[in-house]
Amino acid sequence: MRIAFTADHAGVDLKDLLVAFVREAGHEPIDLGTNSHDSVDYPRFGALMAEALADGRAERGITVCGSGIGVAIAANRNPACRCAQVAEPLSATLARQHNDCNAIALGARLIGTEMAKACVTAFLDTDFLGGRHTHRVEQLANPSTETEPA
Ligand SMILES: O=C(CO)[C@H](O)[C@H](O)[C@H](O)COP(=O)(O)O
Repeated sequence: MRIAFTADHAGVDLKDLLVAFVREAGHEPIDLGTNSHDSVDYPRFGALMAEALADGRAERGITVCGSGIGVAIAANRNPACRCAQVAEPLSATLARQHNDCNAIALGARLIGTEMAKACVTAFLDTDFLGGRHTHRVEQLANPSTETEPA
């Protein structure tokens, strides 16, 4: 799977570790930076990850900042991106099963390395369940759409 990675300065070390982790697992990471500890602004890097999903360069995205919050907000401004900020693997699993998320955001200052790897594995290895979740996910693109309760 082609996976776009981005991070700000707070997330760069975890991002680099996860790039190696997914490559080892047989995926194709696409590292869109940042690549140093020099301070940068997270909105650009959340957006860069989402753009890679929107234009088809990547099938999934993983973005990292200090908390995972700023990059998630930035990424979700792109309608092609459904990004969940996760801190443990069950949330990553549910983000796939129920929300068909194509991206996750991680907080490098809050999460340990092994927990981050477990989140990534759950995110990459879990399929969308479809069914009743399908029209709900479709409504995310147009929340005002009226539907029958399900
Ligand atoms: O976007 C964030 C918070 O929502 C991230 O945690 C950033 O990495 C953080 O704000 C960066 O903080 P710094 O003090 O400039 O390193």
